[in-house]
Amino acid sequence: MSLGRINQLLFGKEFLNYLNEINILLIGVGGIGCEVLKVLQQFKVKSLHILDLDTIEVSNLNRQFLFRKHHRGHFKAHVARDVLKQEYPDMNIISYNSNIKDAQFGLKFFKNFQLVIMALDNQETRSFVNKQCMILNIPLIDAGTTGYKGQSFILKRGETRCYDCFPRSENKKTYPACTIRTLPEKPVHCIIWAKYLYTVLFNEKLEDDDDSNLLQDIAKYIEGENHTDLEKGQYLFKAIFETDVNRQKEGEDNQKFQHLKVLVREELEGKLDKSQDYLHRQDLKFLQSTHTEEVYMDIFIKSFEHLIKEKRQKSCVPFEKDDNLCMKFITAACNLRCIVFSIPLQTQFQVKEVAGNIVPAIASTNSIVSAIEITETIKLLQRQFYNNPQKYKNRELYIQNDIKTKILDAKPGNFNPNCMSCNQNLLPHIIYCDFNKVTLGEFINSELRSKAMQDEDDDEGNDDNKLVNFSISSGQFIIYEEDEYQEEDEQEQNEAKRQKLISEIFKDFSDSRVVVTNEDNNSIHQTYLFCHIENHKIPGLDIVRQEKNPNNTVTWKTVIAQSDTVNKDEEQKKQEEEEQNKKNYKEVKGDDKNNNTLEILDSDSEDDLVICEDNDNPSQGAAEKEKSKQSNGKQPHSETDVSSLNQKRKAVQEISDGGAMQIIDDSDDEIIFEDQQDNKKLKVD
Ligand SMILES: Nc1ncnc2c1ncn2[C@@H]1O[C@H](COP(=O)(O)OP(=O)(O)OP(=O)(O)O)[C@@H](O)[C@H]1O
Ligand SMILES: [Zn+2]
Repeated sequence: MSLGRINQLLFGKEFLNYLNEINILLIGVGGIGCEVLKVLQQFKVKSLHILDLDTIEVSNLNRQFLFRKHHRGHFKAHVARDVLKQEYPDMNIISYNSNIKDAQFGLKFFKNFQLVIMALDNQETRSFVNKQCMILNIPLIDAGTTGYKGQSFILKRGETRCYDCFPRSENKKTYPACTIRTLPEKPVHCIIWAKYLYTVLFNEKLEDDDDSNLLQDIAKYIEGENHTDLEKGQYLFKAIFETDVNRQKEGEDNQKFQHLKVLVREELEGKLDKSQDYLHRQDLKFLQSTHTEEVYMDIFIKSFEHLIKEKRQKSCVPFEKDDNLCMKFITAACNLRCIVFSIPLQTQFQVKEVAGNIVPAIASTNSIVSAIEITETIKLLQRQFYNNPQKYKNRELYIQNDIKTKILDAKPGNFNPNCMSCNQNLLPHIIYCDFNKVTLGEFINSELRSKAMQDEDDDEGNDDNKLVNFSISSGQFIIYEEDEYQEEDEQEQNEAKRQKLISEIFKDFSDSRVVVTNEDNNSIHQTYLFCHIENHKIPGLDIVRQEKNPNNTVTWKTVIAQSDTVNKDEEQKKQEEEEQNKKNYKEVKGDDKNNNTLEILDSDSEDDLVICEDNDNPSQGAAEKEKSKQSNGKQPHSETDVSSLNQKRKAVQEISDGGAMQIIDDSDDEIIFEDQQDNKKLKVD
């Protein structure tokens, strides 16, 4: 019996037809991703997009079975696509060799999918994907393993807690600073010390480390210009393993340090086999054995020479567990310290495991977790198709892959009420703009200031909403702060920050979500999510306000296309902006291609402000359009109106296109977008 027939018997023809209409995104084509792909290829989905930033390494081959030895060094996503395409030429599979956090994959990209599957290996990326899916209400499935443990969850806004709701366990082991710096007892203490030394030497400015005289002396020497890199490496070796050890042996507390071994470079040089290139040896025999002190001294000095050169070129050389030079330096530094303190030596493999926080991937745990993830995927799709939440309940599944594999099937845990990613009240306003054209100042002026002005006009004298003293932050970093009593130099600094492009601001922050806090009452004023659109047709900001309907689901009500900043002199622009703020338009009904009606009426409510922008004619500003609408009175059927209304409709539809949202109510006094997942039908007069 063919696989197609088996699937038909198992799932029914209608369900398989439903799959033909959906687009799925799989992020991560590693251990779990390969397994998930193996099953997904059986279902003829409309399109399957796969994405991974990495290339194939030999160590992947034991469990990432789509890859073979000759694929080494090639991009995972492209190889997976090619391998599957060879077997199933009809498959519509699109691959990306990219980081999902790249600007090109903002909400606009995510909107195309009805389901997102994560097969990743790090929390940061999971959290990023989670945020996108929560905003767009796209069902998300996650799976992951750590050694013999694993888990898989369905994450769906409003139904389960989201990835960011999960408490993060701080599993990191800590060691007393004096053990690491002064008197190590175990190899792990020396590995941590070596990693620390690497960081201060190649990753930071040395003089910033003010708690160590030794490092300050070293800094002065190696950042000076009178010595060659080789001499600097030799100086570093002497300072750490000779001078400082002697200092400890001769110090006040010298009893504890009598057993320490002093390493003298000149003596070790005499024992060294100079014909050998230890630094570049990468064979298993070398990596899996320990070596003599002269070999480690040689590697220490030579790797230092290379790394310090690289630092000069790149200004920093971050720790990278897969980089040979980095691991050679850390292994040598660790073992030289082990020799000084009579601690057993470590192979480069052992050092890499500890320094890189590596938990070995277990192929069988991967397979079990992938099988669960795919079962959950099918369950979720069936639930969407049959609309039966009772039959297909959401679970959190935890796996312990011991001699007897245990699966713990738990009810989804509670939402975190303060979760910024899925709490409906904290959902961000979305700002579409070209990061290379819009400045922070433009955002502050057009969004925050105009909002603050409205709040000041608040007749009820409600001071709480006024936004005079505020801060803008991304994660734990404060991007911008403003208060009415700022000193002149602070104001100047702020002015400089306001001139910065959004692209410059987010260069330093991985997350383009910002939180604006009202510092007067220490409450969150609003969260915003910046989405980069290259060559965005509308110059300036394009803001989508999210609002809730009575069912507490998000409706996408208002699109504001703002700030036609090009080709206009400032004065005129200001006037137009003022005019724009005075006018409120409300969309009620009108004509579109399908003879549905759309018209514009005045409205009292500030919230319902809707300004149409002609996407095809960026030089015509919003205010000009308002004027043209005014001159036409409230008659909606002039050519200009219909075209601009259609433009707006197009813009709005663009936001809802292909994603989880669609227009459901066009007949009332506002356009409402509702989630497909909530099963509301498209309803147009
Ligand atoms: N931000 C990201 N964008 C795209 N792909 C990512 C991102 N972060 C991680 N990945 C991919 O997720 C996959 C996770 O797979 P897996 O856990 O098997 O890791 P691996 O790197 O293949 O294995 P190992 O770490 O054991 O060598 C990797 O292929 C990795 O490249
Ligand atoms: Zn959450």
